[in-house]
Amino acid sequence: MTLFVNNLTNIDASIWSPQLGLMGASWHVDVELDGELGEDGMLFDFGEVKPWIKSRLDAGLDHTLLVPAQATGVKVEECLEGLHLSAELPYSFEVRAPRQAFTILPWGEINAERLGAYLSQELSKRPPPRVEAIRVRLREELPDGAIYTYSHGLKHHAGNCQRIAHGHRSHLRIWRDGQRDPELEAHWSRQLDHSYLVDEEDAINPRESGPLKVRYRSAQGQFQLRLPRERCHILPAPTTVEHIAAWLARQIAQASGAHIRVQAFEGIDKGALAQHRGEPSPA
Ligand SMILES: Nc1nc2c(c(=O)[nH]1)N=C([C@H](O)[C@H](O)COP(=O)(O)OP(=O)(O)OP(=O)(O)O)CN2
Repeated sequence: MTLFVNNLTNIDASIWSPQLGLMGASWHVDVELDGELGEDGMLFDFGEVKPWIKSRLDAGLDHTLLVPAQATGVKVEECLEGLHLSAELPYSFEVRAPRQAFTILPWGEINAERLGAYLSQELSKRPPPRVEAIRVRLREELPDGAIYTYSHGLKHHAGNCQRIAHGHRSHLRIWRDGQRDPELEAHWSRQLDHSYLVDEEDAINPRESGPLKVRYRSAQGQFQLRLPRERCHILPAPTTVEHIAAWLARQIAQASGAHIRVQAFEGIDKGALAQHRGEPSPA
């Protein structure tokens, strides 16, 4: 018998891509379980499947930086903080962070299909009673307008969002003077795509030229990251989705002189709304 649960949970992570650099990612998680029915007529109670799978994903690759250890130019070493990742292609990049902030994979590149197979194998190693095999599929949310990916870390977050390079794939909706504006959405999604968002308080050298260095200490340990400045947007506050929405609404309103409302998503199906009224340009 096979049991399925679609959209069981979501995974949010960042990927190091030898082609595109640091990318945020969000996936729906669908699962199938094979096995024998028990006396209760069930393979595995739906009420138990969800927490069983979710707790393992949360303790695994969710909110980590996924690293293809066999990609050209990628080096992973132990360091005082935990692990030191450095990469040279497509740009020079470095992260030092506690080991739990990374998922190191013995591959040349990472994609959703491979990750699904990897998770299926990991979860099937110690399955619950009567379950013989578990299959996991990671699925991107279908686009409904403009989408961008970003990475960040929230040092004040009590959970895994404190990790310096986890990310999201998110919709962005913008209203200009009460009307949806797909051109503004496309423009700002392009500006933000594959970016790193940083709280200016965590940037070591915000006003210098050259790569941006970011450092903070949080409950899980010491985090440090370096990447090209042109890949970064520096916000005057922690990069929560509330602050991202407010920062975007203010910038777009100031540039356009219009009343701007922004709906910023953090991954799938959740986010924040903010609005700002721009000053009309003098006649
Ligand atoms: N009000 C806010 N809460 C949280 C924010 C935020 O910006 N505003 N941000 C985060 C983290 O960045 C995190 O990446 C969000 O992850 P999420 O998948 O929501 O994690 P959860 O454990 O909360 O949810 P799941 O049920 O595991 O999907 C956290 N909170």
